[in-house]
Amino acid sequence: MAAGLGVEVVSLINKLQDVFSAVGTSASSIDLPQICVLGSQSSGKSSVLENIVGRDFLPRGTGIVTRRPLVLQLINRPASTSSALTNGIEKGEDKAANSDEWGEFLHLPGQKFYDFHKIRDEIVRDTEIKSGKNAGISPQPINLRIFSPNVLTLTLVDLPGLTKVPVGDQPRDIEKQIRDMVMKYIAKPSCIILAVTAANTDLANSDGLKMAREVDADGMRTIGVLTKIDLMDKGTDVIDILAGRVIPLRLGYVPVVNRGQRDIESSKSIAAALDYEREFFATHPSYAGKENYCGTPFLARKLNQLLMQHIRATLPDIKMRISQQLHKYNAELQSLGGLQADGNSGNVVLSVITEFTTEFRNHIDGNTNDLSLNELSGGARISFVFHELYSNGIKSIDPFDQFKDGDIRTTLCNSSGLTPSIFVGTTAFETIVKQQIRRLEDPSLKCCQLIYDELIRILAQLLAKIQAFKRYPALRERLNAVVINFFKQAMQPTTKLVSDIVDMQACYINTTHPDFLNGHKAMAIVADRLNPPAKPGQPPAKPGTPEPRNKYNTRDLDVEKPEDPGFFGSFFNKGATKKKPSGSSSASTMEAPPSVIRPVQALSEREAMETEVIKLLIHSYYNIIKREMIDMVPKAVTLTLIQFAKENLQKELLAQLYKPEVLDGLMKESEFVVNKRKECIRMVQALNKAEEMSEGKMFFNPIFDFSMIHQQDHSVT
Ligand SMILES: Nc1nc2c(ncn2[C@@H]2O[C@H](COP(=O)(O)OP(=O)(O)OP(=O)(O)O)[C@@H](O)[C@H]2O)c(=O)[nH]1
Repeated sequence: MAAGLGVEVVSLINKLQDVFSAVGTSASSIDLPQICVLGSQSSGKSSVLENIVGRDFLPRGTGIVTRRPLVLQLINRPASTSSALTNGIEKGEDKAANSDEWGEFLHLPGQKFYDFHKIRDEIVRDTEIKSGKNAGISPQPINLRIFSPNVLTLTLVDLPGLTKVPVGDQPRDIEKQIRDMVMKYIAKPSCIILAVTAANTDLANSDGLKMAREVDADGMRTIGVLTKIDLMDKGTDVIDILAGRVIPLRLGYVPVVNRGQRDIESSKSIAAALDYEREFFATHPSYAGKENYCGTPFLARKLNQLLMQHIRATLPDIKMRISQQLHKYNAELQSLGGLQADGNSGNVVLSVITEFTTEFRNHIDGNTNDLSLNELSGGARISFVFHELYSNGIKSIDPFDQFKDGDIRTTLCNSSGLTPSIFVGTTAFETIVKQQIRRLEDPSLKCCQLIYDELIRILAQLLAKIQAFKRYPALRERLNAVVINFFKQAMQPTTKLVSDIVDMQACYINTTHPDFLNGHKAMAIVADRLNPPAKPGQPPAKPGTPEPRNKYNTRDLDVEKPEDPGFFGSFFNKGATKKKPSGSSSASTMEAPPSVIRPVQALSEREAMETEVIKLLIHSYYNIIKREMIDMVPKAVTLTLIQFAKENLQKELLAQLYKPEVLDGLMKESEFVVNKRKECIRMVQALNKAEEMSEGKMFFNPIFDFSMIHQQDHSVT
C-alpha cells in the first residue's frame, strides 16, 4: 500500500484547514473532513495517536491530560536521500533530532520542532496559557502539523477524554463541559469518529461508542478501535466484536496493542512497541492469519483511505460553501468601502451629503425604490398627517361643545352692553366666532409638530440606510445634529405662519363670504323650525319674515307692563328679588344687584329663536374657517418646513460639514468598521486561496478506487 495514496486530496484539506484556522472561528461554517478520536479517559487514545505518528509527543500524566482539542495534521513527506536510513524510528531513538521529521504549530509560524519532546512541552505550555494550570478545559484547539516520511497523510483531532467524576479543583460540570466540546466536533457530518474502547472493558458500556451513536446512528462514519487487547483474559478475544456480532459498525473495528504503563516507564520505543504488536497478532491463536487487518499500521491505512473517500464525497460541497462565503465577504467588504481605508475625505463628505439630500427628497416625493408594501412611509405619512389626522382633528371641533344655549344668551346680552339689542347681535356672533377660531390654533400647531416628527423619522431612516454612516460614525453624528437643528430652525417661521393664519382668521370676520349664510336666511330657517308651517288651525308663518319679537317687539316701548320682567328680567334671575329685606315693604326700595347675576333656566321663545339664529350663523361661518384651515395649514407647513428643507438642506449641510477644519474629524472610521474590514480582507484572501486550491486539486485527482477499502474491511470478520 502506497503511503502517499490520496496525499494530494488530504493535504488539500490540511491546507484549507490551516487557511481557516489562521482566520479564526468565523469560517467555521465551512467544515472540513477530519478524524476525531473519542473515548473515555485512559482508554488509550493518546497511545493510539502516538503509534500512528510513530513518535512520543503527547503529554502524559495522571488525570485529565488532553484539555484542549489537538488538531494533528500528519503530512507524509518523502525522506531526503541522505537521512532516509537514519530514521529515528528505525534506530529506536525518539529523542534524536532528525532532519526529515519535524512538527510545526500554527501559533508559532515558521518554528520547526525536530525534538518531539519539545513538541510535548509546547503543547503543555500553550495548554496552560489557554486553559489554565489546573484541570480546566478549553475548546480552543491547538494546531500541530507533523511532517514525516513515516506517517500517512491524515488529519486527526485528539479530544479530551470523557470523564464522569471531577478530580481536584475541576469544575463540577466537567463531564458536561467535555461532552459539549466533544459533541461540537463529532456532530459535524464531515467528521469521521474514531471511537476508542479498551478491550478489557465492557463494549456495551463504552462511552465513546455511546456518544458516537448519538450523532451517527447508522454507524456510517464511526470506526471502532479496541485497545489493550494484550490485557484481555486468556482464552477471550474480540473476534465476536470484529465480526459485528456485538455492536455492529459499518466501518468495522480495528484491534490494537499499545505500550502498557510499564513499557512507558521503561521508555520502550514506539518502534519496538509496533514490532511487539505485529508479533502479538501474528502469533495469537485468535488473530493469526488475519494479522494484516489488525494493529496500528492497518488502522493508519484504513483511516487514510476513509478520510480520502470522505473528502472526495464532501469536496464539491466544500467548494460551493467556499464560493458562497467568498461572495458574502466580498459584498461586505464592498459595503465597508472596499480594501482602501480612506479616500479623499472631502469627496466622501460631498457624496454623502448629495446622497442624503437626494434620498431625503425622494422619500418625501415617494420616488424611493424601497417602497414598503405594508406601511406608509415618507411623503405618504406626511400626507396622512395633513389629510387624515389634521383634517379630522379640525373637523371634529364642535363650536358648541363648550357652552350651552344659555351661555349664548349671556354672550348675546353681554355683547349688547348698555343698550339692550334690538336685533340679533353681530357683536355676539363675532365674539363667539373669534373665540372658536382661537381653538383651531392648538391642533394647527400640533400638526406642525407632527410633520416635524415625520421629518425626523425620515432622517433616522436615512441614517440607518446609507452605508457610509456605518463606516463614519462621526459624520453620522454631525450630520444628524445639523439636520435636527435645521428642522428646529425651520419650525420657528412655520409655527409663526400657522399662528398668523389663525390670527388672520380671528381678526376679521368676513360676513360677506359668498358661502356664508346671511342673517335673513338664517332667520327664515329658524322660523320654519320653530313654527312648522303646515299645522292646521294656525296661520302659517310668512317665510322670510322673522318671528315677531313677542314680548319686546309687540310691546309699546312707552308702556311698561308691571309684570314684564324687562329686558334683564327675561334673561336673569335676580335672585335677591324674592328675599326682601325684613322691615322693608316699599316697592321703591332698591336693592343692590347680587354679586353674580346668572341666567334663569328656561329660554323664552324669542331667546330661543335668537340663540338658534346665532348658532346657525356660527356654524356656517365656522365651517368656512375650518375648510380654509384644512386647506391652508398644510400649504403653510409645506412652504416653510417641507419645501424649505428640500430646497435648503443641502446648502446647510455643505456649509456646516464641508469645511477643511471639520472634514478630517468626520472621516474617523469606527473601530468596529476598521476591525470588520480587516476580518473581511483576511477572509476574502483565505477564501480566494481556498477556492484556488480546491479548483486545482479537484481537477487533477482521479476517481478514488473504493475497492481497496472493501477488500480490507471484511477480511477480518
Ligand atoms: N497494556 C496496554 N496498556 C495500554 C494500551 N493502551 C493504553 N495503555 C495504557 O493505558 C493508560 C492510558 O493510556 P493513554 O493513551 O494515556 O489513554 P488516553 O485515553 O489518552 O488518556 P487521557 O488522555 O487521559 O484521556 C497508559 O498507561 C497506557 O500505557 C494497550 O493497548 N495495552
